[in-house]
Amino acid sequence: MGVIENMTPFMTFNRQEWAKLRQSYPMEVTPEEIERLKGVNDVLNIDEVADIYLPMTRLINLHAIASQELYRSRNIFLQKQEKKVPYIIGIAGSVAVGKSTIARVLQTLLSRWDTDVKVDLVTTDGFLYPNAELENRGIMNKKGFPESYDVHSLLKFLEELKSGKSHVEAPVYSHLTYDVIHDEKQVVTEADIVIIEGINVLQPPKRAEGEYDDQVYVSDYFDFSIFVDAEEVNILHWYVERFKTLRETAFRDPLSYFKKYADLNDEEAYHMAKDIWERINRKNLHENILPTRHRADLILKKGVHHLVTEIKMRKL
Ligand SMILES: Nc1ncnc2c1ncn2[C@@H]1O[C@H](COP(=O)(O)OP(=O)(O)O)[C@@H](O)[C@H]1O
Ligand SMILES: CC(C)(COP(=O)(O)O)[C@@H](O)C(=O)NCCC(=O)O
Repeated sequence: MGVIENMTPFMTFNRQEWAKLRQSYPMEVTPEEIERLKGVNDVLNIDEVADIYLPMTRLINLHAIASQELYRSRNIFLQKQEKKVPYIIGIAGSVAVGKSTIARVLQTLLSRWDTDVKVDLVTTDGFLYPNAELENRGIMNKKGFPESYDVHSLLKFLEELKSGKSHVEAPVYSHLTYDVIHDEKQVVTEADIVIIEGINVLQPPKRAEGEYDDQVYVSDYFDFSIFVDAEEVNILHWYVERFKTLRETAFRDPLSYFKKYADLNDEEAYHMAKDIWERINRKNLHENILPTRHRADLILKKGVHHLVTEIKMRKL
């Protein structure tokens, strides 16, 4: 292989190499953290949290400290008054790859490195167009595709956060009603860290053919970004399993958009989930999500049982 073929902006760690980094700092998961993490996902493997996610949050914490220092020095140089501006972490990856679980684990663990750290979590689902608008545009079967998001509002939200505005509002999505909740907002105030989780967070802006790319990317506002990666066969399995669990829980709610699926048997549920996966989420994964993987600062690859098999980290 020639020099160019060998070039990569990433360092690669297998899980053993990564877990060893835990020895650099005394890192144990406390019983209180285990309790809080059980609230995130009661099947989470606590050894996995200790081996993989603790070192990862320490690394992000070091990065955040350095970036605050840089922010301070830059403000002194520019003779600007310092404002409280959050450190922003983006988490991307396929539908059902485990983004929201990882986001909530990071939210819990990032608070441990300093006292009084406020970590807020915002998902980009809230920035989807409401179903009525998707219907209007004829793209109800494209939910999650780039054109289904109000990217302008998402960029405005990030701009407000990074400008140090003390009260910033994000729209909220309900997985129960499968729609944006029109009269509910999530307020982000005085956060030290904001995690932005969603399939679209590393995507480039839409542009007309031949147009020069001088637009703002969502990721321009990120201080650190993570792509959660896995083989499609595993993601499909997790998607189907989540669908089956929801059939026994959320789909039974009369408000559920999917209540018609509550009485499907296992086989019918499998075929229904697989059909939605293939028509919508699989297509989106290949066309719009996987191509953004190499824009991340860190690529976390998971294998069976959600265990991390490899971590790629951008060389500085
Ligand atoms: N680390 C993990 N351990 C066990 N189960 C997990 C883990 N991460 C995700 N899951 C399960 O996989 C499914 C998809 O995860 P979720 O976080 O909802 O994905 P996403 O936010 O990417 O759509 C859910 O059923 C979730 O409970
Ligand atoms: C709203 C979503 C695009 C968001 O995905 P997430 O960020 O939760 O992984 C997705 O859950 C979705 O609804 N996809 C459309 C097809 C489906 O119902 O799975």
